[in-house]
Amino acid sequence: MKIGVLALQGAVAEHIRSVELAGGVGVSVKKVEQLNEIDGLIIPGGESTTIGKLMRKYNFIDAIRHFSAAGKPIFGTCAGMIVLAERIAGGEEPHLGLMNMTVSRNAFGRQRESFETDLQMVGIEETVRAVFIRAPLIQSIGDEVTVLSTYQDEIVTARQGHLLACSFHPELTDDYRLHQYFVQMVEGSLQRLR
Ligand SMILES: NC(=O)CC[C@H](N)C(=O)O
Repeated sequence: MKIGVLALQGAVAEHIRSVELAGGVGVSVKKVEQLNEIDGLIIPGGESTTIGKLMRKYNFIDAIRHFSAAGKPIFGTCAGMIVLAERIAGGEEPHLGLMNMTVSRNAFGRQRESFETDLQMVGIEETVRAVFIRAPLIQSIGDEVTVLSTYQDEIVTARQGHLLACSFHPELTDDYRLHQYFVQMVEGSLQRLR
């Protein structure tokens, strides 16, 4: 099973490493044609405005929407979560607009630019180590979205069918269980699509 990591900006190598620890094969995706060769896609953290611009420039917007419409799983982390959202607080133009949620950028305050914590996660037995860096949060969700974890009552991980999003950087620790969760989503989708 091949999982692509969108390699326009952000921590690509770290995501590939986590995918491989979780039992998948990780590939760096730089061209839209590569979407045909992968079973799931990770959109990494970085800066969502920049990632959005590069996605437009290299024709990834429609290509990833098609990928999603085919039922193939997508995992957006941090800026990648913002890119997945249907709505961005403050009225900024959405990018992929695939997940029924409103996200708020840089939502944890300046004095807490980055921090680490342990999160309880639905579907994962023990707490998951999470690194937050200028992280967004999920302000509101539609009925089809399930909350998987919260931090101080704010939603920081959610799932909508084949779409997964988290506010933090799961690729920056040795804890690869959220990647494992995604690998299982991809396995499930392969069984359905077979
Ligand atoms: N670590 C990150 O991905 C930060 C996201 C960034 N603050 C944004 O708004 O796009």
